[in-house]
Amino acid sequence: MTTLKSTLPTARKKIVIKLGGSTLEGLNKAFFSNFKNLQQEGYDIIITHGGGPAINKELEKQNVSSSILNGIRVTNEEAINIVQTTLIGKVNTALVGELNQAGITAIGLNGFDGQLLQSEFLDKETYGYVGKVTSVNTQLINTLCENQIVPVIACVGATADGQALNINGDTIASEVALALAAESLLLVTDVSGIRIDGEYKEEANPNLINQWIEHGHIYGGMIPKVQGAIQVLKSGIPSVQIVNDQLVGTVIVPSLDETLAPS
Ligand SMILES: Nc1ncnc2c1ncn2[C@@H]1O[C@H](COP(=O)(O)OP(=O)(O)O)[C@@H](O)[C@H]1O
Ligand SMILES: CC(=O)N[C@@H](CCC(=O)OP(=O)(O)O)C(=O)O
Repeated sequence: MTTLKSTLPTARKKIVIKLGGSTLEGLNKAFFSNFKNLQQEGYDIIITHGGGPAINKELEKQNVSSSILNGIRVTNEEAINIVQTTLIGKVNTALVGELNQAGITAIGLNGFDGQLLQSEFLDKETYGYVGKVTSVNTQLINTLCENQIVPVIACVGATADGQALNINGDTIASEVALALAAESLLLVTDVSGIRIDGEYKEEANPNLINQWIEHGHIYGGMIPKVQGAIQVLKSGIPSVQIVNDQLVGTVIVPSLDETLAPS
């Protein structure tokens, strides 16, 4: 007998996977087969990516200077044009091409497409053309996922009047995971998680992470990763990990006092 419950569509669980620019050149079919396995296990996959090294190369080629502050690139008017064309025109298309070749139906997107990542300036005086996400078009992502198409999202936001803004890839990944209420966020990078005093940590929590940032043990590009991870974890997304391309790394878990805190 068919019950009402069994005829209702059940939303598939979603995993947001961020591929750091530092990893992109080394990824291969064996790595992408992880995605196929997850899909076969019933998960929807949403990919977001960075492209820091490719941006650096292009800025250098064109003699445009930029600096990094708290892991965020201070982006002037010349730099935002280079960021936009590099991430969307080069990095995103190359990644989508590789995924399609690996047998994963993927489509490239950025903040402009279907108003996917509506954004505002983060702090124009300090960071220039850097954005913060104000809304994510989850309907667009869900529609693609329902049709077994993997969205591959470049970290470029768009303001209401059509200005492109540079947004750190880790921040975009966290915002997308939050908006979708994803099951899991995986930040894939070039190190096996958080390393403190020469030792990779299998587990970390927000209290420890804040101390490590304060003491300078976590710096640069690791800062937006852990900050995004903490935000995602606090909103109740059960699994957040910072891993290498073998998917080995650090699991971020709630701090003890948060686990004990009355809800
Ligand atoms: N405590 C830490 N543990 C591991 N890596 C760290 C730490 N603090 C800073 N990092 C740096 O963060 C880098 C990863 O960030 P980033 O270069 O932005 O990578 P991605 O391109 O994957 O986002 C590492 O290669 C390392 O140099
Ligand atoms: C604002 C900001 O910092 N934007 C980043 C976007 C690319 C990125 O995040 O690349 P990774 O994932 O390789 O670090 C940048 O300009 O480098």
